[in-house]
Amino acid sequence: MADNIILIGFMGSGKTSVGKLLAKSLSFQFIDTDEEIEEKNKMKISKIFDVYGEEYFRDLETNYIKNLIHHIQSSVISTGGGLPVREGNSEILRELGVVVYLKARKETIINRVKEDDTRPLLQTDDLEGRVNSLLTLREPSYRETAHIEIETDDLSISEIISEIMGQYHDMVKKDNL
Ligand SMILES: Nc1ncnc2c1ncn2[C@@H]1O[C@H](COP(=O)(O)OP(=O)(O)OP(=O)(O)O)[C@@H](O)[C@H]1O
Ligand SMILES: O=C(O)C1=C[C@@H](O)[C@@H](O)[C@H](O)C1
Ligand SMILES: [Mg+2]
Repeated sequence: MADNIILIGFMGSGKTSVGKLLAKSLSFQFIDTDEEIEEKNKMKISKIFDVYGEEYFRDLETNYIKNLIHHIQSSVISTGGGLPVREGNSEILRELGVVVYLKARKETIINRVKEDDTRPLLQTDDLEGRVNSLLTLREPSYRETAHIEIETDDLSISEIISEIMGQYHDMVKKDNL
């Protein structure tokens, strides 16, 4: 297994915020799949969904992570919230490195995303219902994909980083990464 750390979890679970600082703490490269896809396609994600639809975006995500295999090391990769759900992506993510699931309760997620209009799947009058149904649908994929799970609701970003680093170093020692 490569020494990369891959952060997965629902929208608003903190993958981007935690990932940026975690990479800095470890002196690793930082990659955010959403930011890379926007950059490569010169289009915001909400626009990609509008113009080409969700399936097209999912193809972009899968192709992007496939191309990382054997090409990156010592990197923190923050993923889009739906990435582990598509069939086959779980295996790709686990091949890329140690996968960490940032878990958050429905209430925590709603608080963090309610003011933000950049997530196309959350543009609805029934935010609670949408988060509830998507979370229930996705939870099994997150759990199957992850090597490590962190309950983030009551932790600050720096506490989450310490927790990840502790568990990551234990795995590295055990597996000789
Ligand atoms: N542990 C935390 N404590 C307090 N605020 C947090 C925490 N984690 C994330 N946040 C805040 O929640 C918001 C969403 O976080 P972030 O964008 O990192 O989520 P994400 O998992 O990358 O979401 P997406 O899947 O949509 O990309 C941000 O405003 C961030 O500052
Ligand atoms: O959970 C999701 O399906 C998404 C999460 C975001 O990170 C983006 O990848 C996009 O808005 C879709
Ligand atoms: Mg993000």
